[in-house]
Amino acid sequence: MNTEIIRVTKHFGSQEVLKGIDLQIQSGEFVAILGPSGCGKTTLLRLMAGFDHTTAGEIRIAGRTVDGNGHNVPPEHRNIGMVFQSFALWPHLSVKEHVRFPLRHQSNKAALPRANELSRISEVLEMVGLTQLADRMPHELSGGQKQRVAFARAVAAKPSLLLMDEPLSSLDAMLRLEMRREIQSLHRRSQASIVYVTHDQGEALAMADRIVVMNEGRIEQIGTPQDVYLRPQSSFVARFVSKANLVEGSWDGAVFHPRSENLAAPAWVGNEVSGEIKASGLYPVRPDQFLLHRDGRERSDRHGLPGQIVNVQYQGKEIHYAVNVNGHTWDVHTGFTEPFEVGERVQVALKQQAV
Ligand SMILES: Nc1ncnc2c1ncn2[C@@H]1O[C@H](COP(=O)(O)OP(=O)(O)OP(=O)(O)O)[C@@H](O)[C@H]1O
Repeated sequence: MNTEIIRVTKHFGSQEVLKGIDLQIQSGEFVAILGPSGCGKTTLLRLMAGFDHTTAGEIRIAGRTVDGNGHNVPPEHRNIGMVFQSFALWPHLSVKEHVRFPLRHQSNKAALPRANELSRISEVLEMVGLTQLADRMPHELSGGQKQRVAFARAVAAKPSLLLMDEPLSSLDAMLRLEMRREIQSLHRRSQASIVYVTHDQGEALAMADRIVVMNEGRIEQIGTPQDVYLRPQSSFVARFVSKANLVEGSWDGAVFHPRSENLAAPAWVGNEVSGEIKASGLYPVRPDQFLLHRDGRERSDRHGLPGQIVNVQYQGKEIHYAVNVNGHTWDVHTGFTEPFEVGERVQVALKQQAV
């Protein structure tokens, strides 16, 4: 029961918002679509849902063409569930009635016999922990509870595909973390495939089996969270997902020479840096891959590139520094040691990598 997106493009007037998207989503898979505002994430989701139509290409859900090749299957016939940023609950329906609605109105399925309908409602309310609140109205619920009602409504009719568009963005930070766990658990229990749109790399890394990184209507990289975080294929992915600093310099095979006024600056090894990033003379270094040393007066004390601390943020377990190196500001996260101060001169080195 997989979903296939085949060479899909979408134009709004003269603007090409999706530029040839190819993506396969396996049955039961949790795929996050990650990218900055305006890159086309929501448009892609709306095409999958059937709220809008492709300009070219094809979308297949569970082996059936729903868009393209002359087909145009309306949303209610696609066997999908949807959860949006705004919970969009109906003010006049109770929690229980929200869950019952899709059971009665999914026009691609025969209505359930009454006993089965009641048992499915209790099963779903139990799954999202709302059994006790079944008769409450939306205005009697907290933000997290409303979001659970939206999840319950989306999974009630056992969709083969669940589409979620930034479903946590209107919740506060604590609740967002809690709801991440709930979505993971919902995914395990419902066994639906999930396509989850977000611009928050933390959310995508935490929950998805695979991440699709989009930029300006194209897919930049598809891979497991480890793949895209540890082995970004483009400088865009390195910046957007790994929050990497793009250090300028020159490559000699797997050895990188960072541009520096310090002639004694060590070269770095970069076995996993992609060809595309190397070709632009960059080395992506995540903030946690740097070390800071106090600047030694003696040349022999120098371990890395000279820089100056421009900002310090205490974060509990870590300290986040902004360091000016060669006129660029680099982010460096260190464990909690004796802190450096703003204005202090330091040497910035790469952990365990100097050749
Ligand atoms: N109905 C529409 N008519 C014209 N342009 C549109 C329409 N819908 C979206 N766009 C444009 O398409 C581009 C992609 O929009 P989309 O909403 O898919 O981006 P997004 O990645 O989901 O962004 P965000 O994270 O801000 O929601 C934007 O430039 C947007 O202005």
